[in-house]
Amino acid sequence: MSTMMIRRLSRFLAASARRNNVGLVLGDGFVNAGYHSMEPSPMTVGIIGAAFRGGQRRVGTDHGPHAIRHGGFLEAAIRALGHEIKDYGDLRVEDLQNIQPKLAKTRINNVHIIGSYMKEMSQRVQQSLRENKLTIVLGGDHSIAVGTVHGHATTVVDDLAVVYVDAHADINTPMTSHTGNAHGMPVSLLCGEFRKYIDFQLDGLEPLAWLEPVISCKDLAYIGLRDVEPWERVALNHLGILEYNMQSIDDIGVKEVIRQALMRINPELRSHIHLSIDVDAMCPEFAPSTGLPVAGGLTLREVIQIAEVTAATGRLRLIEIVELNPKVGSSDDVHKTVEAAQAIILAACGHYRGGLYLNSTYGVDDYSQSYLMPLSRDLAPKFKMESRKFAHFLCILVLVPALCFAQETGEIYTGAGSQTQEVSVVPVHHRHLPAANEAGDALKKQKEVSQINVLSLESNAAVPTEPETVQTTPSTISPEELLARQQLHQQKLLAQQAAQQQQQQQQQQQAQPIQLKVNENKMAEYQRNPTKGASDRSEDVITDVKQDGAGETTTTAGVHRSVSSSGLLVLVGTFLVACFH
Ligand SMILES: NC(=[NH2+])NCCC[C@H](N)C(=O)O
Repeated sequence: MSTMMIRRLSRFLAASARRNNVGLVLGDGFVNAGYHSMEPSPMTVGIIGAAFRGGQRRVGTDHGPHAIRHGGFLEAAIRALGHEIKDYGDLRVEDLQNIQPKLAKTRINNVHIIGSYMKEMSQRVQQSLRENKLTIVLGGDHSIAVGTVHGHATTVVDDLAVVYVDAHADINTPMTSHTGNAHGMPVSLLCGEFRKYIDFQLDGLEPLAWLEPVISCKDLAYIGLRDVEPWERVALNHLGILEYNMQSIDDIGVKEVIRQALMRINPELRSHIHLSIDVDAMCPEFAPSTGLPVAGGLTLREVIQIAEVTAATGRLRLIEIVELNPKVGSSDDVHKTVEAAQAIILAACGHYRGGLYLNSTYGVDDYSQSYLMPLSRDLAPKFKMESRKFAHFLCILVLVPALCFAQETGEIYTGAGSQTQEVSVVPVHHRHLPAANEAGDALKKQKEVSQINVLSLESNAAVPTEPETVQTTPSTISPEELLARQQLHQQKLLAQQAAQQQQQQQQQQQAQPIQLKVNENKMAEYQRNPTKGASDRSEDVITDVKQDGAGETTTTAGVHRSVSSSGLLVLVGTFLVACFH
């Protein structure tokens, strides 16, 4: 096939995959291209929990379904792919109607339970397969395959193609198994070729007498084998069962493996596919929480690829994930294994590995909203929302304390000090009286000021008046009287300023006691506009101290806790921009 043709076919397949979920052409040439699609065709998905551990001895695989379902992530992610879910709940041993009494001697441990459980499981699988396009079975140990494959094979007319992804061959017969564990036997129990080796009427196997051989060894392909017992090896070779062990996977690569496997067991894609995935097929690094981990297995990505390619055939009807044991390993191990199981299941549901990480921080809801069109405009507002929320938070963080400080806006003005270190402290607002008192005290202490006058003021449009000889408590003079004093003081002040300058020049040479430095600029500014908040913030009681000439002196004392009006404007503006961005 020419490159041109392959390209065309690839484009056609990518398009058809989007419409029909079928993008893999088998048969002559067996081209696989465009098998991934960003938007899988919506379908109904049935979920069955196989809460079962009777196929082996360890406690825990019966908690597998709960662990995989936990938190509702899997369900939400499947819905996000556009599928509908029908959950058939978990099948537990306790739910079974008539468990037969335990057999004293049998070649399969717990066979009395396994017989009833697998029969019921087969029924549930049949129901789900009838009602849904895809069935997901959450194991459970691998013995549940007896029930699931039986149920699946019963519903199809053609042969069923079984892809068995496992480190183990699970092909022991009740006679050859050393453990007697059914999870090491499902293949022999299901395949017709083994019937001459297994008599279900003998050896305490009666509870499984209902089990028909539903598949043939030629319908089966193994992927991932690396822990095969000697007798199992003989059986595999003797029956010519298709197997891709770890060595062949390393030789030809997993994509080629799944391509070849499907081509061999389902060449025309007529058969339904049953994908049975034991988590121990993966390296323990990816799936540590399992009963019989074996080193050197598949990577999670390889198993995902197996699920993707199989799903892309459009023939995958059932995927089961087995042997996940949440009681094995640390909570990190369990988390890792569960995540791996979920990722494989989602791949089987048509999830496209196009860059969005499934366990994203957007949460399940946002994820389900944004998943389907990851590159569309739909996603953009999501990110905008996030940044807007952040901006709101920032604005509140800055504005609230800023406004608190702004409430304190005002000045304490000390004026009319003199050579005798007598100072008046005039608060511009009655709220600042306590601070004014404080300021006065500080002046007294630090600068050896003998007399502090603190005036009260109702209006803050004030310039200090003639000092009143009240020590630390505010006077109760009326506002009119205060205003008159202020005016008087203002006139006096201007005259004094001129005189002061002269005096200072004259007395520059003489050593003088400590004086308070006049903050001329501030004073002038204050006189011009006494209500104006200052843009700086200062809690100094006095601006400076200087050995200076004698004479009356005036100083400003700041208890400025203000944000400048322009600063406020910037903050409010930022806030509004963030809100309406
Ligand atoms: N699916 C499995 N984990 N199987 C383990 C089988 C182990 C062993 N071969 C047995 O027959 O007991």
